[in-house]
Formats: sequence, C-alpha cells, structure tokens
Amino acid sequence: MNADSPRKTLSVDLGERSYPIHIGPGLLDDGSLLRPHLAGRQVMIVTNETVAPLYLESLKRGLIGGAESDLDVRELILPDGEHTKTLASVERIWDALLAAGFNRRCTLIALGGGVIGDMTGYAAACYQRGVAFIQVPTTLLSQVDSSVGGKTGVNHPRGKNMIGAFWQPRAVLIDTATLKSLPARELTAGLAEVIKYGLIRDLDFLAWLEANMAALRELDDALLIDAILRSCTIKARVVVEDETEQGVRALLNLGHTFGHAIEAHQGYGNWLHGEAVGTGMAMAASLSRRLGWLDDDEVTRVTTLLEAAGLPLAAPSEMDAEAFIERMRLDKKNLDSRLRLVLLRTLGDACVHDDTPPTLLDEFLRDYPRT
Ligand SMILES: NC(=O)c1ccc[n+]([C@@H]2O[C@H](COP(=O)([O-])OP(=O)(O)OC[C@H]3O[C@@H](n4cnc5c(N)ncnc54)[C@H](O)[C@@H]3O)[C@@H](O)[C@H]2O)c1
Ligand SMILES: O=C(O)C(=O)C[C@@H](O)[C@H](O)[C@H](O)COP(=O)(O)O
Ligand SMILES: [Zn+2]
Repeated sequence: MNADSPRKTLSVDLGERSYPIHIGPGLLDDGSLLRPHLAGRQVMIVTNETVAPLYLESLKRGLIGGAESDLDVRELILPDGEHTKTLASVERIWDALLAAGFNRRCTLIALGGGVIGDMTGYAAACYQRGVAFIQVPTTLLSQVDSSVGGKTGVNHPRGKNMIGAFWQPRAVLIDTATLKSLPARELTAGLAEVIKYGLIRDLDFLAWLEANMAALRELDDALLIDAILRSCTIKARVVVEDETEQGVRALLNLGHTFGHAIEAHQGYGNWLHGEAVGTGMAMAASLSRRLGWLDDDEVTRVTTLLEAAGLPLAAPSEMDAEAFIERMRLDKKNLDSRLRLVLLRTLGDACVHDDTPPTLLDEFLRDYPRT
C-alpha cells in the first residue's frame, strides 16, 4: 500500500488480543482483509433490515471469494432501531447460532451501525462462553466509536447499556463508501462522537473540525477518512491505556451522563444516541462554565461547532431537573451516592468530577434551555 493510498490501517494494541482497524473506500468486498481473522469455517453475519439490502451481498461475495471456498456463511437479519437493542434480540442471535449447529470456532460478523455491533459483540461474548467476532461498521458513529474498544451490550428500560461485557473484536473493517447511503441525520449523529474526541483530548483536532465541518457534512471523501482515522487513533489509545474503564476511558463518556438520561427517559425512541450526546456535551460545557472552568468564549466555541454539525443543543422539554437527576443516579460511572460527570477543565482537556455541589447541579438543570 503506498503512502497516498486512501486505505489506512491502525492497530489496537492489546497484546495477544491486538487487532487491526482497516479504513478506506471499497473494503467491504475485499475478503483478504477479513478471512485471516475467522476462527474457523462457520460464519454468521448479523445485520438489519435496512443494511442487508445495501451491503450484505457485497460482504458475502468478498468473504466467500471463489467457488472453491469451504466457508459455511449464514446470515441473520434483525429489525432496525435503538428500541431493538435488547436481550430478546441477542437471544435471536443465539437461537440462530444453535439452529445452525455453530461451535466454539465460529465467527460472528456485525454488519451495520452501533446497535448491531453492540448486540452482536455481546452475543459473541456469551455464546459458548465466548467466540470470535468482527466489526464491519456502516454508520459514521460506529466507524469512529462503537466498533472499536470492545464495549458490547444492550439497553434496559431503566438505563442505557446496563447489560453487557467487554469483548474485543478480532478486526474492524471500515468501508467509508458505505457512508454514501447514510441519511444526513445519522451522519450528524456520528459527528457528535467525532467532536467528543477533540473536546476531551485534542485541541488541534477540534480546530480542524471547526475549519472543515461544512465539507465533512458534504461527504468530502478525503476529509471523512481523515476524521475517521484521527477519531479511531484517539479511541484506540484510550482503550489501550484503560481497557475496562477503571480510569481514563471514562473520558469517552463526555456528554453521555446527560445523553443516556435523555435516551432512557424517552424510551430509546425519538432522539438518536449521537443527538443526545451532542446535547449532553453542550450541557457538560455549560456546567463547566458554572464551575468556573470554561469561559464564555470557550462555551460558545463548543455550541457553535455542535450547531455547525447540525446537532441539537436544548434538552427535551418533558425532562425536568428531577427527571435528569433520577436517571443520572443509575449511570454506571457512579461508585457511591455522588454523581460522577465528565466535564471540561478547558477545551481539549476533560476530567471526571464527582464533586459538583447538588444545589449547583439542581439550579443548572432547572436553568438549562429546553426544546
Ligand atoms: N460500544 C461502544 O463503544 C459504543 C460507542 C458509541 C455508541 N454506541 C452505541 O451505538 C448505538 C448507536 O449507533 P448508530 O448511531 O450507528 O445507530 P444505529 O445502529 O441505529 O444505525 C443508525 C441507522 O442507520 C442505518 N444504517 C446503518 N448503516 C447504514 C448505511 N450505510 N446506509 C444507510 N443506513 C444505514 C441503521 O439501520 C439505523 O437505522 C447506540 O446504541 C449507542 O449506545 C456504542
Ligand atoms: O468506548 C467507550 O468507553 C465509550 O464510552 C464510548 C461511548 O461513545 C459509547 O456510547 C459507550 O457505549 C458508552 O458506554 P457506557 O459504558 O457509558 O454505557
Ligand atoms: Zn457514545
């Protein structure tokens, strides 16, 4: 591969469990990138009813390659939507594996967005106490975030991602051409997680995003590949530092304490994950201002960039301060009765903070703008 090739590969370095992230246009039907990571001949592709008609055949063609292939490739097509990210859907994956007679050397391939990736990874983590899986993410959000790092799981009506496991994929294959069919609203949702990386760790990346947001939304190929590469590089570094979120990995949760509260409160329906995280990051910036950490200009930089990406800033009108607090009490980051929030000491430098005075938080939640 020459240096100018649009194809890039980086590695998540976890010793014996290290894996590559391949990024570039048209990778989906390049079976040579996937076949080395299969555990055996049994392969189950898990996808959904929206993605299957677009990309399933191409992935299968690449995997099977010539007529001489001895792979046993099956597929499971699930319904679409965040509300389907449940244990019942994961049971359907286990049923399909058992019905196919798949053994411990099978490989699951997640073809789709973060919902399919999180559920397939969790199914793999538990099936016969753990089998191989590969991520083939097809949304911007899943390409820059959910396919990397091994957080797998499902939602509970009371709280987001409450049931799950850390289970790393064997490889991540990011075909950037799949973004051409992604609805604009989903692209915007993915941009929230991209902006997150700039805010928590990389001020240069934040400035780059400010300069290039319009072109990214126009699907400029080279810029998108750059944004995905930079995002995956930051995420991979954080995951390598702290795979199971004992410390620094919690920073990847910027905006998520508020965001997950919004998603759970509205029943995993109207708001997309990225939209809730976008609003959650605006809320985190505003609370950081109240604590005297950010100044007004810095908060304006955050909100201007989120707006330029097309993300909502206002919290849902049906959520009052009590509703936020009640939902946030269930957040997985909390270790005792105090709420642990990811806030911004300055732009490009996030921290976990469990010392926000309850009255200040309450006032902040009452005052924060609503839709
Ligand atoms: N595991 C992690 O580290 C992690 C990180 C971030 C988010 N998540 C989870 O990821 C989920 C959100 O992921 P998402 O934003 O990808 O949502 P999603 O999986 O629901 O996909 C969004 C929509 O786009 C459709 N779609 C997917 N690819 C497409 C394509 N190429 N063309 C057209 N349509 C396409 C899907 O069918 C769906 O309707 C949430 O459940 C969130 O909690 C997990
Ligand atoms: O990989 C991580 O770590 C993240 O926190 C990434 C988040 O963008 C993602 O939404 C993740 O699923 C949140 O995890 P949770 O543990 O807060 O449920
Ligand atoms: Zn997220």
